[in-house]
Amino acid sequence: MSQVLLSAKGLRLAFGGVKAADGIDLDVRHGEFLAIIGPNGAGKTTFINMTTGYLRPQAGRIEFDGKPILGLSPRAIVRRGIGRSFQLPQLFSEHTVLENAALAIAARRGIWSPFTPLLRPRWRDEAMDLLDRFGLRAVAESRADALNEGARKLADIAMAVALEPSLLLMDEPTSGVAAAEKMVIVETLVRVLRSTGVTAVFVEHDMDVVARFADRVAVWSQGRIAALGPPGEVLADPKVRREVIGIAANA
Ligand SMILES: Nc1ncnc2c1ncn2[C@@H]1O[C@H](COP(=O)(O)OP(=O)(O)OP(=O)(O)O)[C@@H](O)[C@H]1O
Repeated sequence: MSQVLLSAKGLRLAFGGVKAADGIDLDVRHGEFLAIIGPNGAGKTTFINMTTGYLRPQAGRIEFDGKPILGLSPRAIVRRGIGRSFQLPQLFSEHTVLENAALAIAARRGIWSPFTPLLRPRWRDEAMDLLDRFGLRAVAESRADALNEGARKLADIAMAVALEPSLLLMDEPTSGVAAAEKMVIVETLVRVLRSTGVTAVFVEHDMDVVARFADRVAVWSQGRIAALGPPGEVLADPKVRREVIGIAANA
């Protein structure tokens, strides 16, 4: 549990005068669920973008499973075992959820081409099994663009899980999801990820979700980590409550 899976040291990245990363040091431990909180513009997504190869820091290093990953393409990083879901789900909207899942499974094996039928029986079974784990069987035949926001978020994360990552980075998995639906979505998500032993880092603005599901919380502020620790401690810190939770609650 305490072994380090992802290690970021001294990450720096400025966009003009804006320091989106101003010396980020963070170790993510095997098997943990680490929440990232912080006000808008604090650099949370920038951290995810640097870790997944979408942005290159101007200084620092990132090691995954003991090996450097900076400079690798997003694709190569996925192959190393780091998955990602985005603030806006990246499903193929005109395809069914089942087809999306089959495509993700085929992509993992590197055997898909535009001429391959998407729903070979074996992929179909595997895709259905994946959707089942996420409670999405009932919407398997629905077009991705017909899903409600909660199901769309879950389906998007299911596609990332199809690639069998050992670390999954999720940017606001509950944003846009109706409050009543939120806990059910996160419970499902956490159950699937825990059962497969996936380590998770997720950006979250809902402090109830953070308090209930995170093992540790990292507080981002102006490109730095202002606090890091168990949710009970971090969320009770008066400075965090005033400067982060107050702002995040209104965001
Ligand atoms: N590609 C980019 N080009 C220019 N500026 C950028 C770029 N990406 C991020 N920024 C700036 O860097 C800062 C950090 O942005 P980032 O998206 O990482 O913040 P965040 O904490 O994820 O915010 P939010 O909660 O709103 O998603 C912001 O001021 C943002 O405008």
